[in-house]
Parts: sequence; C-alpha cells; structure tokens
Amino acid sequence: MTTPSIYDWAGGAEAFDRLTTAFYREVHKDPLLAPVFAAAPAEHPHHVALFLAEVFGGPRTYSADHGGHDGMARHHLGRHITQEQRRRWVSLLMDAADEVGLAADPEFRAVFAYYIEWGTRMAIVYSGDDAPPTEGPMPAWDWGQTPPWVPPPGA
Ligand code: HEM
Repeated sequence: MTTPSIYDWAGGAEAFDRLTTAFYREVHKDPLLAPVFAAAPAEHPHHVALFLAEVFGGPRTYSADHGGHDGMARHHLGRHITQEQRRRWVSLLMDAADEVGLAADPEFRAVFAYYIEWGTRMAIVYSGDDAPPTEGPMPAWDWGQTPPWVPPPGA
C-alpha cells in the first residue's frame, strides 16, 4: 500500500465539508468571531472546505473556480484580524474536527495543525496594513515528519 494523500486520509471532500459546516455554525455563535463573518455568504464554509481539500492534496477545484491563492488571500485584505480572533478560529476549528470525527491519529492531526497554524498566521499577515502581494502558489502540504503508518507492500 502506498501512502495516501492527507486529503484521502481525512476522508475526502465530504469530510472537509462536514468539518467546515460544523465549524462555521459555531463561529456564527461566537461573540469574538461572529461579527467578523457576519457578511460571509452561505457558500463560505464550502469554499473554505474546497481550499483546505486542495491544500491537502485533493482536487484543484478552488484554483479552477475560485481564484486559487490570490482569490483566498484577497478575502482577508484590510480585515485587521487580531491574534485573539485567530486563536479562537483555531480553537473552534479543532473542536469541530473532534465533533465531526475527523481522523484523530497523531500523524494526521500534526500535519493538520501545522497547516492551520501557518495559514491562520498568514491570514493575519494578509489582513494587515503591509500585506504582501496576494498572487502566489497554492500551499501544498505533505506528511513531512509524520507520515501515517501503512502496511508494507505485500503485507
Ligand atoms: C488556515 C486559515 C484560513 C484559511 C484556509 C482561510 C480561507 C479562506 C477562504 C478560502 C476564503 C474565501 C472564501 C470564498 O471564496 O468564498 C476566506 C474568506 C474569509 N476569511 Fe479566511 N481563512 C483562514 C483564516 C482566517 C482567519 C483566522 C480569519 C479571521 C479570524 C478569517 C477571516 C475570513 C473572512 C472575514 C473572510 C471573508 C468572508 C466573507 O466573504 O465575508 N480567515 N478565508
């Protein structure tokens, strides 16, 4: 067996949609984050699911249909996201991962948390007064230091 993509390991498109649906349901109840997302369209959770799926090795749908990295980054311009908001965003996302039963093995959660920590800090960078150019490649995460255990070939 070869090592699956992080996207497949997580459960594919359906798993990312379940995650972001549960996550934004709580975001809209949260006093710190609800105002930030008050004007977000109903499709926002699905778009973020597509983005995450692509980062983790899934189909390139966000790049094809929603502007890729540039499209994502532009949504954060001028929003002046605070560290407190970012920490709450991360915390609610990790709670949602548990709630929907996203894969909970240490290897998957390590790479998931690695991207989320980086991505949320980049969201702050793009939301600030000195935002860098929004054009850029989609992030593409791999298993890095913590590949999952898969049976060796022939086992
Ligand atoms: C890994 C971290 C993050 C990712 C991958 C991400 C991804 C995205 C994507 C893909 C969109 C555009 C959705 C669309 O095309 O409709 C978006 C929009 C947005 N994001 Fe993020 N984001 C991240 C972190 C954050 C954080 C930490 C905040 C604030 C606490 C934030 C606030 C917003 C807001 C306000 C929008 C615009 C919503 C609207 O259309 O009104 N994001 N994000």
